[in-house]
Amino acid sequence: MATPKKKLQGLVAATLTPMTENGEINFSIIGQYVDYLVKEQGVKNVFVNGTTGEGLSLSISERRQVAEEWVTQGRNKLDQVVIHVGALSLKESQELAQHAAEIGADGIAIIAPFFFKPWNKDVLINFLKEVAVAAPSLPFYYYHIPALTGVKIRAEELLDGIQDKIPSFQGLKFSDTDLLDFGQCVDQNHQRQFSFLFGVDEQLLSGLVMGATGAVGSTYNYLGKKTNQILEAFERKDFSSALKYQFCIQRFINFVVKLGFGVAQTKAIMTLVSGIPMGPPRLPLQKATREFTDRAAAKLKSLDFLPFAELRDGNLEACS
Ligand SMILES: CC(=O)N[C@H](C=O)[C@@H](O)[C@H](O)[C@H](O)CO
Ligand SMILES: CC(=O)C(=O)O
Repeated sequence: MATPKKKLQGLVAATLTPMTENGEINFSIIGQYVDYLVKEQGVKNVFVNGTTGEGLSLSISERRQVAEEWVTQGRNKLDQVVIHVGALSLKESQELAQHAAEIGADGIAIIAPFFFKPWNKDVLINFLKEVAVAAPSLPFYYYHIPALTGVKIRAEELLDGIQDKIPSFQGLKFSDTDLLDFGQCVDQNHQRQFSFLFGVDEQLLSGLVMGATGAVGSTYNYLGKKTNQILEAFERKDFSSALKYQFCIQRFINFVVKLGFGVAQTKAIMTLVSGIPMGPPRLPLQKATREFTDRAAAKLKSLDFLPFAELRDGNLEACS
C-alpha cells in the first residue's frame, strides 16, 4: 500500500540535468542547485529526469545516478523528490522504480510508452500497474503529456477506478491545455486525496481555478518566486493580483516561445538567472544560440526577472 505521506503540493521544479561542455552529466553542481531552488526561488519539491531533465535521453545508469544525487543533496532541504521512471522498456521502468524506492525518493511518475503505444485505457493501466508494483510503497503519479507521447487517452478516463488497479496511485501531472479533461479529473475525484499537478506554466492560473493542488514545470527553476506570488494571491482570493502575476509570466514565456523555446533554451535561461552552469543539452537537442540568450536576457531584465537588475531604468514592463 502507498504510504499516506504528506501530500505533494505547491510548486515542483522540473529539474534540468546539468552537463559539461563535452556532454557528461555534471553531478558536482546539484548540491548548489538544490540550495538555489530552496533559498532563491522558494521551491521545495523537484521532479527529476522528466522532460526538462532529458530523462529519456539519458542512459539507465545515468538516470539512477542523477536520481541518487538529488535525493542525497535534497535530504533535509527539499520536501519531496519525485523521480520520473518512464521508459519504453517495462523492465527498465521497473528497475528505475525499484531503485527510486531503494534510495528513498518520495514518489515516482511515469509517462505513457510512446513507441508501441497503448491504444486504450486498459492497456495503459496494465503497463502503469506493472511499474507501480515494482515500488509499491512509493506514491505513484501518472504524467499526462499527450503532445509529446502521442498517447491521447483522456486523463479523466484513466483515473476512473485507477486505485483499484494501482493502490499506490497518488495523483496526476497534467501537461496539456484541455481544461475540460483536467477539470473532470478534479471533479470526479475530489473525495480522494490525490495531487492534481498542473504542467502548463503559462496557464497555471486557469489550472488553479479548475482545482489544481500544485504545479510541476520547467520555469519554476528560475521563476519560482514570481510564480509563488500567483499561488499566494489565489490563496487569499485576490484574483486580480493573481492574474496580473500570470500575465507578467506570460509576457516572458510568449516572448521566448516565439523565438523557439524548449529544454535547451531553458538550460541557457537557468544558467543566466541562477549563475549555475547548466551546460548544453544532449543531442538531438541543440544548444541555444547566442542570439536567443541575449534576447531572453534583455526581456528578463525589462520584466525585472533578473536578481541583479541594476538597470532599473530599463524595467519598463516590470510587473510587481
Ligand atoms: C512540454 C514541457 O516541457 N512542458 C513543461 C512541463 O510540463 C512546462 O513547464 C513548459 O516548459 C512551460 O509551460 C513552458 O511552455
Ligand atoms: C515540465 C515537466 O514536468 C518535465 O520536465 O517533465
